[in-house]
Formats: sequence, C-alpha cells, structure tokens
Amino acid sequence: MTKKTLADLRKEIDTLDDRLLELLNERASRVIEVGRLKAGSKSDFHVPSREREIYERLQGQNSGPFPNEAVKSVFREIISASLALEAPMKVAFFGPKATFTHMATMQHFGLSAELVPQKSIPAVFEEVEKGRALYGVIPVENSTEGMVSHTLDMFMDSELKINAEILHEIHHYLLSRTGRIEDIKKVCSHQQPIAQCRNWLAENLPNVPVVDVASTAVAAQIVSEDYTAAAIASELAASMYDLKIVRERIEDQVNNFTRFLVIGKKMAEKSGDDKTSLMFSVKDEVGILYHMLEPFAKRGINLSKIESRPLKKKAWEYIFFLDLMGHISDPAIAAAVQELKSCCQFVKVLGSYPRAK
Ligand SMILES: O=C(O)C(=O)C[C@]1(C(=O)O)C=C[C@@H](O)C=C1
Repeated sequence: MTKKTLADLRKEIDTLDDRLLELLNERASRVIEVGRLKAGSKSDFHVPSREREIYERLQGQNSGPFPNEAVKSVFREIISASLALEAPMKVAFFGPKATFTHMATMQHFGLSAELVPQKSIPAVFEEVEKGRALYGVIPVENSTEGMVSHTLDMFMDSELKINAEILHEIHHYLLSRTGRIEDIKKVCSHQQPIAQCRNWLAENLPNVPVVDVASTAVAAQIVSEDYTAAAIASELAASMYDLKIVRERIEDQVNNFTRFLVIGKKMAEKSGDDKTSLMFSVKDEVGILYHMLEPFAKRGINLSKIESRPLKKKAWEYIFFLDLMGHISDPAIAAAVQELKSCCQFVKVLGSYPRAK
C-alpha cells in the first residue's frame, strides 16, 4: 500500500470537516425547532441538566484518540452557539473584561453567551434581580487567599439562588509591550496576584517597584500605554490588550484555584452529585455550636465548609455559611435543615447545585 502524503491527509481532513459542518447545521436547525416549541410552552431556553446529560453521554462513549476533556469544550461551544439561536442569553459578571471572573464565565457558558461586565459584586446581583441578566458570576473563595467576604455578605439581603459553582485554576502571566524582561522598570497588578507572585518577583525582578492597582485588567491597560511597565494578569489580558508574554505561570503556589458562583432566580435541578449551601444565625446559648452540627452528623451528611461572618446589625453575633454534600430535595438533608431551624434565628437555603469537578 502506498503511504499517504501530507496533501492526501489534508484532503481527507477537508472532507471530514465538510461533513462536520453539515452536521452542525443540521443540529442547529433541530435546536431552532426546539426553541420554537419552548417559546410556545413558555419553558426555559437554558436547560443545564440536559447539557450535562449530553456531555456525560458523549464522554462516556468516547473511545478516542480525541481527548475526553476536549469533547466537553467542543460541545460546550456547540451548545452555547445553539442556545444563542434559540434566544440570546445574558450573563453579568464581576468585571472588568479579561479578569479571572471573565475567564471563568467564558469557561462555564461558552463564547456565544452575551457576557456583561459589572463594576461591583452588588451590581452583578442587581442585574440578575432586575431580570436584565439571566445569571450572574461572582468570585467566592480563593484556595490561597480565602473567602471573598463581600460575596457572602450579599446573600444576607438577596433572594437569588446559587445555580452552579465553577472551579478555575489561576495562572498569572507577566505581560508587557516588548516582551523583554530587561525593559521592565515597574510592575503593576491587583494586590492579590502581587501577593501570589511575591517570591517570583523577589527572585526575578528584585529592584523593580511594584504598584498596586484596582484590577489585573487595569494593570494590563496601563501597560498597553507604557513600554517600561509590566502587568501581572491573565493570559486573556495579553490578547485583549495586545501585550506580549514575558513569563508564564509566575505564581508561587501551584494548585491555586478560585471558586466562582453562578447566581440566578431559580433553584437548579438535581444532578445526582450536588452540593447545598446554607446560611443561618444561631441563638446565643451554651453548646449552640454543637447543636447546630448535630442534625447533620447524626444523618451522616458530609459538610465541606463552614464559615462565620459577623452580623453587621448586632455586635458579637454571627452568621454561618455551610456547604454540604447532597441536594435539598434529598429527604435526609431536608430533615436536617428542618431540625436546624429549631436552634436558629433563621435559616436560608442559598441553593443546591452540581458539584464542580
Ligand atoms: O434540548 C434543549 O432543550 C435545547 O434547547 C437544545 C440544547 C442543545 O444545544 O442541545 C441547547 C440549550 C439547552 O440549554 C440544552 C440543550
């Protein structure tokens, strides 16, 4: 058998791509029909449980060599573009553009959703509460820097529900106009990335002043107008602000993850591998900490996090935030939450949502 040439293989690839494109258009026309049915019955256009079912089915049957992770990324974009044909989906995120929240929002919703940056975490809540966006995305905790207390505080007065969590691995990039380390006379970034790259900066740019600015995106913008400055920012900022990568992955700690929450008006459907977030305040009594955990311990419910925040309206009183494994519709969890109410001033279920892997 004669060996195929590069030209032969490329021709075959072109034919396969033609077939893929044809199939994508066939799929899109079915989705448009689904959209018409939904408009008639006034049902939700975005159905995360159906999307999960598609990813799981395809990843389960994929025999390779196309990588399984890529199956999800490719189909996320196909579904994101299909959904946009049914109805435009607006998602508000804590901006500006090119921040890690922006990247996490793109990772979760795909590139065809309309992503709208907001100036503050309360502004994200407001966009969703007023119905101007279907969902909002906000950071809630970083594996090295801890909780974003502002996000937790917002749940005290809001009725919005947590619909999903996104785990995003954070990598910091040193960016500049020239891409040459010897041109750098100043480094700009937000205080958190600066703290996360402190050792790298001390070793590699020991005498260069570091300036703390409002966000990594502001840093990238400053650098786009100054040849002697460098920014610590995301990879996305490099393409958005036309900057060169001087060094990649300069964070001191490996495994630096940020957890983001997707908030919306409705409770998410059960996926079979869920988490539930609760918020409650306890009465000031002896042994109360023991009593508030008892309903969960005796039912063998796994708690994954407990945080306390001072109740702003009253000194020395606290609000607790609790994450547990399972869905609020599971009978054991519903019973435990009911029992918790007997020792609490108030209990609020912030949402049950699929656990991020
Ligand atoms: O099955 C649906 O309900 C659709 O709207 C189609 C589709 C898809 O592209 O497969 C698109 C968006 C939904 O979030 C889920 C699935």
